[in-house]
Amino acid sequence: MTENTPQNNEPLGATYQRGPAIMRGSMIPSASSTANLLGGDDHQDWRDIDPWRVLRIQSEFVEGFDELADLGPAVGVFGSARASSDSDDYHAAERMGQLLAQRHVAVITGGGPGIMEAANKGAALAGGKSVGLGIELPFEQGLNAYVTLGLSFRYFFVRKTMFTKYSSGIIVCPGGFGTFDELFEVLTLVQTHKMTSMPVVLYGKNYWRGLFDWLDGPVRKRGMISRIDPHLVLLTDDIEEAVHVATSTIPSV
Ligand SMILES: C/C(=C\CNc1ncnc2c1ncn2[C@@H]1O[C@H](COP(=O)(O)O)[C@@H](O)[C@H]1O)CO
Repeated sequence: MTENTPQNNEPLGATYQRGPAIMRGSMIPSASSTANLLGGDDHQDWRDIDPWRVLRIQSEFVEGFDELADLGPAVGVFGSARASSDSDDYHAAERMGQLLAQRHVAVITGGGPGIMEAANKGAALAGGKSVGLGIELPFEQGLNAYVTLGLSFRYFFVRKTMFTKYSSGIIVCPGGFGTFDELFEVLTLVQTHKMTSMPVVLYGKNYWRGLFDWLDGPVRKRGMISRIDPHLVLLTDDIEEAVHVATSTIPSV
């Protein structure tokens, strides 16, 4: 079992989710389908053969585009799944969700716990649109209770397309690899002009300073990136400023 196993005290042990199905005990497969896709496993039934998977991937895109097409202006809030509900970061993300909702801007998160839950909570309790784009993970509990529009994806890359396509700006709170992935996805798409430039706010100066200085120092000096546009990436400890900048390209705000 992984450290993410939340249901250790359940009679049958942990619950494994795959699409609409849940499995327990001996019904839990030894490897997830996503792992098979990436791992090139030979022992698959027809539904796991790559050409058929394309249909499932396609359906995730279609459902995502369909559900989110009318969302209106939105900001993505990313950050640690592990932030506890009494942490400063959690309270900050909750306030961000609230401020965004008050500006009639939808909040988009990964729909999970920690910072995601906090931002969804702030938005939902302020009467705003609170979107959770969840990811099917083995032993995961599903979308947090503050999501008012939720979608679950099997594939990270489909889900990331939804984050970037429907967000007009992002606020990145302290987090780990998942958060880094989301931050660098946006920076890469902007740098390669695959996406219109959007404001990227790094909330938590102390936390992000080291990464920012490394990017703007050795990485830039070796010519690996161009200068980080200060109008594109902001480092701040000010929640109001974070929301103000993240929504700065939305005409109605
Ligand atoms: C590991 C734990 C929960 C995992 N549940 C997640 N649900 C939804 N989205 C997630 C989850 N974990 C990561 N993400 C995405 O990555 C970002 C956070 O990752 P980090 O590594 O914690 O920084 C977040 O923005 C999500 O989109 C604990 O119970």
